[in-house]
Amino acid sequence: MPIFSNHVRLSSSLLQRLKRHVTAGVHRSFTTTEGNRPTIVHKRSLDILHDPWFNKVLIANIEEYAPVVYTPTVGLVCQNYSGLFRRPRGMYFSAEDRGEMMSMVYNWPAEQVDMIVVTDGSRVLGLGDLGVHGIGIAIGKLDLYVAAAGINPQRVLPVMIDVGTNNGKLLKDPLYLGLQQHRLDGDDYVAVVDEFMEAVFTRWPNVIVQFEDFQSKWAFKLLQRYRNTYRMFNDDVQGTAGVAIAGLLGAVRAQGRPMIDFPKQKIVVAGAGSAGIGVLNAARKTMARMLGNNEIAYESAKSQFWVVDAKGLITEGRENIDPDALPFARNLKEMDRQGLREGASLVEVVKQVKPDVLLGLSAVGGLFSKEVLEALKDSTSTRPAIFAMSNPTKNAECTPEVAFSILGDNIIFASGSPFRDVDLGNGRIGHCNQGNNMYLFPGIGLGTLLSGSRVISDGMLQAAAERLAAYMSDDEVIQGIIFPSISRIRDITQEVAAAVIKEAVEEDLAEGHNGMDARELRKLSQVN
Ligand SMILES: NC(=O)C1=CN([C@@H]2O[C@H](COP(=O)(O)OP(=O)(O)OC[C@H]3O[C@@H](n4cnc5c(N)ncnc54)[C@H](O)[C@@H]3O)[C@@H](O)[C@H]2O)C=CC1
Ligand SMILES: CC(=O)C(=O)O
Ligand SMILES: [Mg+2]
Repeated sequence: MPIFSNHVRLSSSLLQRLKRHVTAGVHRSFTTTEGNRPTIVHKRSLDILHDPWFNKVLIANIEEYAPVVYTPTVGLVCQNYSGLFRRPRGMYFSAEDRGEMMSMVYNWPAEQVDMIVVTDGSRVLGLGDLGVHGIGIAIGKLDLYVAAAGINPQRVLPVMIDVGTNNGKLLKDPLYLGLQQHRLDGDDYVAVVDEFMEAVFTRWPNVIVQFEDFQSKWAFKLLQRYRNTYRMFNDDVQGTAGVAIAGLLGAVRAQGRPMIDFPKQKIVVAGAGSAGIGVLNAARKTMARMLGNNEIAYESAKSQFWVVDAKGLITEGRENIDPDALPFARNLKEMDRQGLREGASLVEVVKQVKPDVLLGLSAVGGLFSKEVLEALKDSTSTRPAIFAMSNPTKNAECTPEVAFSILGDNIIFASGSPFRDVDLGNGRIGHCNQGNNMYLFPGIGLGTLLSGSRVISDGMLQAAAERLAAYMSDDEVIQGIIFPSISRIRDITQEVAAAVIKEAVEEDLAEGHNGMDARELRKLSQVN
């Protein structure tokens, strides 16, 4: 497991190798070419994923088109998918396909698949249960795998697991494409996902499966169920956590303090779902490591977090508390001393805690209201940070305009979906960073693929987050730029992938890939 430092040393030969891979990936977008003329593969379901012009345009204009293939536009597409549907893209495994998935998986026309992004559509961005319409998010994420990580577009597979929907509107919609029944739950649900996992790993033993936009209830359970057996990760839980850690460390540096001061930050988190809890767990572990990496450090790190969900501040007095949130429930007596109580509102919490960071993963647009931001003026930080991370745009907890107008220019601002920087007058700019898991998942996938690691360990995820955190220069961070521009996503992805490979090698997990065995990988990751 890496120990946090400002500069993670990566072998330059490993980076060179990755650069070649990422560029080769782009060329592979053109492997269906005859001479210089691209031809389209004649398998309808692969058409768009293969379309060489599509990928070339996306790569060359990533800043312009990422907001189209990804958040926010992908959200709008998913909301209207039945009306926009032209042809299937990806595979649909439904609850009615039980017993058939092993043979179905052989229907996919590509011989090899490297990356699968799978969703059950139960929580698409902050838009709730969109049933099979959620396939759009899997397609969008894989577009980014091709554009950012150079994954061969013929080797990606978007998947929808259709177990029904609890969205009342879709249940009545005559145009709805999925199963018009309430979602399966319990063992029946798990049996469907189990069968899918067994099928894809039987046909493609080296595939990596990214779980995306599963409701919290299942996100954690499925992650625990599969992560030690299969090459998989949950992007909302683990990718988001890494990006948030990088941002939180950037916010510490932006105060002119060393990252090692992170454990002193007071952090209020609004939202205790898959993303919020993922971030809390990772932030607590990061603090604990900085404080000595022992039980006492882990226990004491807990006191830096106040978690507010739909019912207000989470304390040990909460009835039927969600077990995933329990480790962050505040002690009632302690809260009483702070002037807080079970269920206290976000504004009350911000007033009493005076946090350094206010982080939103609530899916509630405008949650950081004028009143909440006014309360943040009393923050004890020299430069408070606001992370309005919910997607898509309309779900952002606040806009940068509102944040800068209320709190002035001495803040750090990041949002999940892209916003423009804010002109603060007199040549001053309020930087709006995009804090989105897109800065990590392509590198996690690429690093795992090339290392040949059989699982994706905590150490590999931590290495990815640390690399992203160290990516920004001191100058940039002091200006309030804590995440890179999306135009640098290919470079970041290479660096993140290199860090993931190095960690996999160090943990003895790397088994090599495509003719490069573990010994050669080890040599490559050590040579400078
Ligand atoms: N920027 C990024 O990279 C990422 C952003 N997200 C975004 O995070 C949001 C949440 O995702 P999940 O955790 O999976 O959803 P979720 O539905 O599992 O959790 C939402 C949480 O927000 C809480 N909440 C609802 N109303 C609230 C209120 N008024 N005040 C405080 N908390 C409230 C709920 O109680 C719940 O704990 C979504 O909008 C999603 O798009 C998720 C992953 C990555
Ligand atoms: C970015 C992302 O994964 C989400 O909003 O769910
Ligand atoms: Mg997601």
